[in-house]
Formats: sequence, C-alpha cells, structure tokens
Amino acid sequence: MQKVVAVLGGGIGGLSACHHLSKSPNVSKIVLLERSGRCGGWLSSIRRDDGAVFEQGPRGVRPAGAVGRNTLNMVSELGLESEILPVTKDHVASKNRFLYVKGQLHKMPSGPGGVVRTIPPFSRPIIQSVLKEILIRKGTEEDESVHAFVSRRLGSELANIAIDSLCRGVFAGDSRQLSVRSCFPLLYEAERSRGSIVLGMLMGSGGPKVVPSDLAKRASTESWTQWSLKRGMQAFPEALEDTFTHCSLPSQHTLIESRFYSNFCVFFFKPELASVLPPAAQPLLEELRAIALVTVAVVNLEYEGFILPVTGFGHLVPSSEDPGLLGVVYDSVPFPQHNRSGGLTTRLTQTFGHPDSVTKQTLLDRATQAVTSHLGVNSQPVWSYVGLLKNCIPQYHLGHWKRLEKMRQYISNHNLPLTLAGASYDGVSVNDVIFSGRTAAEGLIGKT
Ligand SMILES: Cc1cc2nc3c(=O)[nH]c(=O)nc-3n(C[C@H](O)[C@H](O)[C@H](O)COP(=O)(O)OP(=O)(O)OC[C@H]3O[C@@H](n4cnc5c(N)ncnc54)[C@H](O)[C@@H]3O)c2cc1C
Ligand SMILES: C=Cc1c2[nH]c(c1C)Cc1[nH]c(c(CCC(=O)O)c1C)Cc1[nH]c(c(C)c1CCC(=O)O)Cc1[nH]c(c(C)c1C=C)C2
Repeated sequence: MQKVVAVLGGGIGGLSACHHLSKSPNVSKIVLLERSGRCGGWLSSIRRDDGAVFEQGPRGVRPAGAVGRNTLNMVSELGLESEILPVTKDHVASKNRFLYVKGQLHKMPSGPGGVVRTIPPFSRPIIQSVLKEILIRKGTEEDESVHAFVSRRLGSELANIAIDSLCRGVFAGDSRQLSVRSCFPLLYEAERSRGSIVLGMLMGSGGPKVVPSDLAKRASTESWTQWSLKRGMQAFPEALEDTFTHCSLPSQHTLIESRFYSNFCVFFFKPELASVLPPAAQPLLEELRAIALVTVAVVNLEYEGFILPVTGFGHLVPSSEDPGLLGVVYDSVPFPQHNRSGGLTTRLTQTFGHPDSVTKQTLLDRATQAVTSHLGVNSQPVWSYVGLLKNCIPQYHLGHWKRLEKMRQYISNHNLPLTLAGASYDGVSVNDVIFSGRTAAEGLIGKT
C-alpha cells in the first residue's frame, strides 16, 4: 500500500528520515512540517561576507563507528565530498584538549606517556585507576548516574574532574543526574558483558553494520577524528533540503489530527511536539514532557592575530571551577579555513549553561573576561555574537531507558502510527540523530 508520511520537525533528524523515505517506491508523499521557516534545527552557521564562518551549534562530526560512516555515506550521496574539511589524528586539534582547573590550563593526558605519568590536575597516573578498574566488581543497578558509575569504577578524582567536564562538553549537563546507561551505552554494556570498562573496550562490541562509501573509507585510511564543511555545518541540511520538491503545506494541526483516521505515519522529533498529540495519547504526552532539555548561550568571538597561548581543540571547565561557563573551543585551530580571508584572526566559541536570567551583554562580558583569565589575552574581540539556544540539548537523566521503553510500548500497544526519532531519545550527536532518522524510516518502509 502506498503511504503518505508526515515528518515533524525539519532538524537534521527529520531531514535524514525524509532522505531515506524518499528512496522508497511505497511512499507516495512526504510532508515535512517545520515550525521555524528554516530547516536544519541546531545546525546553524553564521556566514560573513568576508568568508568567515562561525558555528552556533555543532562544529565537528566524528567519522568513527557505524553511525559516523552512515553520516559520511549521506554526505557522499549529496555530492558534498569537495566541501569536506577533515581533521586528521596527527593534527594538534586531535591531540590537545585542555581542562581549566584551579585557575590553570592542563592538557588532558593522552597516549601511553600521558597515562603512565602523574599529570596535573590529577594526583596519580591514570594507568593506576585503569588497572584497578579491571578488578572492581560488577554493579547491580539497572541504571546509575554517570558520576556514580565512574566514581565506583575509576575513582572520585576522575569522576569529579574529567567526567564532570566531559558531560558538560557533550550534554551541557550534570554528570550527577545523567544516566550512564543512556548517555554512555558502550561503557554500561562493557561492564555488563565483560565486567569491566577496560576489558569491554579492548574486546570491542557488536553494533549496527554500515557499508562504507569511498568517502567513509577515505576517512578511515586517513585517520580523520572529525570533519566539518567549507560553508559550515548548515551546508549539510541545506544540501538535503535541496533534494526535496517543495510545495505549500497544509495547516499543521489539521494534518496531525487526521493522522488518527488515515494512513499517516508521524516521526516525532521533540518532546515539545507533544502539544500536537490528541488527549487520547495522554500517557505518552506525560513521558515526553518529562524529558528535560537544557538551554545554553553560545558566544562566538573573533580576535585580530593569533592570540592563543596553547593550540588544541579547546578547553573544558569542570562545574567545581565555574558553574556557568562550560568550555571554550579554539575554532581557528581545527578549522582555520573558516577564518575570514586575508589577515590572521583567532575565532573562539564559548558555551554557557543556565543563561536564562542573564543579558547578552553580561554573557559577552563574561566571555571576554574568561579569555583574559583563562588564556591570558588582554585584547578585545573585533567581532562577537551571542546566541541563546533555548531547550537545545535533551538530558538523558537516570531511568531514561525505562521511559523510552514505556513510550515505545504504548505506541505499539495502541497501534499508533508514530515513530520516535531525534536527539531526545537514543543519542544527541549529529551522527546518532541522522542514524535515528534512518532507522525510523526503515522501520516504516524496510531497508533502503
Ligand atoms: C550548542 C550545540 C553544540 C553541539 N555540538 C555538537 C557537536 O559538536 N557534534 C555533534 O555531533 N553534535 C552536536 N550537537 C548536537 C546536535 O547538533 C543535535 O543533537 C542535533 O542537531 C539535533 O537534531 P534533531 O533533528 O533531533 O533536533 P533539532 O535540531 O532540535 O530539530 C528539530 C526541528 O523541529 C522543529 N520544531 C520544533 N517544534 C516543532 C513543531 N511543533 N512543529 C514543527 N516543527 C517543530 C524545530 O524548529 C527544529 O527545526 C550540538 C548541539 C548544540 C545545541
Ligand atoms: C562546552 C560545551 C559543549 C561543547 N560541545 C558540546 C557542548 C555542549 C556539544 C557536543 N560536543 C560533541 C558532541 C557529540 C558527541 C559525539 O558522540 O559525537 C556534542 C553534542 C563532541 C565532543 N566534544 C567534546 C568531546 C569529548 C566530544 C565527544 C567526541 C569527541 O571525542 O570528539 C569535548 C568538548 N566540547 C566542547 C569543548 C570546549 C570540548 C573540549 C575541549 C564544546
């Protein structure tokens, strides 16, 4: 039977679903409903006339693993190969990441030399915690906070500094609330199946299989650690959107209500879309609304000349150091191609948590002060932009897996023509979200 499919939300997840649905001869029509008038969601690049590009959302995508290959395959299908800006393993942005602890920048330990020596801010070699980890007994909880899990297996120092910062640098979240089972499923599974994170990582795991395109093979041969696009990450959803035929849309609410009487299948991309479900789906609405989202402020700064005292990807700030500022990316280091043409400049991006009650000017002042105190730079930025990204990163708190199970069970028990996909469910990275769009589409139409 021919299907008409409605996709709610034109973020990268919704666009990925459309891309895969459009390959099926059994789908006669796809209606993409996007509220904002622009597709791409959080993939949002500021492009200046002088060639400079600044990212308000994601700035780099990892090529590794099945989901990384899947994204590169899509990049290839869209003919964006010549737009790719790869960062290889031997690049300084791949080797150097920093932590800002007790008023000082510290390079995160990496490589064999980094783990066998005591490297501040840590008080003992990482290898000690790693070797002890193998002997620690398996946990018995169904889920645990990321902080509790790492404290238990690797010690409180790594949990308080490294893992606290990592959760801020990926989820803009609190490691004491985030779920290890949902945020770091590989670590959780490693403990369950091998009794140890270290053994689990050494032995590897299964996971989905994705046949690599030539581009994905190139990424692996050349050891890329991340990539972006010449015109910024926004060029990705733009290229996807260009492949669709546009037509005027019916009223959103009419469409959603009619879903329950006809052959519509709706992909749900955000809990806030809950407002368009009918009252009959109340239990589902409650679960959707319970998924928390955080708001962050993203401050892009441009300085004249090369101003950094260190080179690398950037630095993270643990919550004990500053509850507000999460981290600073040294954008000019991984992606100098995004600097303005002619003349040397440094582009930085800072991310702040809990920015709601603060003015944009205050955020800008705090950002420039952090450049002075963290990086010893006294000059002022020649250009800046402050963006407030409301409810932008879903938080997989303790028990998230149970909530997902309940929601999917409800959908199945009530035969609702709905599929949940996007950042709120099974992974927040661009790769995860694109893969979830594909999985959702394939659940409806079979493998493409
Ligand atoms: C600051 C920041 C930095 C990030 N950095 C990285 C990174 O470096 N690497 C990485 O891999 N990932 C990164 N991410 C994560 C990644 O960008 C997001 O998780 C991903 O883009 C989410 O895609 P999505 O399609 O699920 O949702 P969204 O991007 O939120 O898209 C949802 C869409 O639905 C629309 N919508 C909402 N409500 C309605 C409605 N009622 N009706 C119709 N449309 C509606 C919205 O307008 C939006 O376009 C970052 C995210 C942020 C916020
Ligand atoms: C300071 C805040 C943030 C920075 N990036 C993000 C936030 C909230 C968002 C983000 N960053 C990454 C992802 C995707 C994760 C994935 O699985 O691919 C998201 C949603 C990538 C990432 N960034 C950092 C790490 C360790 C990762 C994981 C993948 C990888 O190893 O590359 C660290 C990091 N993020 C930020 C900074 C300043 C920083 C470290 C120096 C910014």
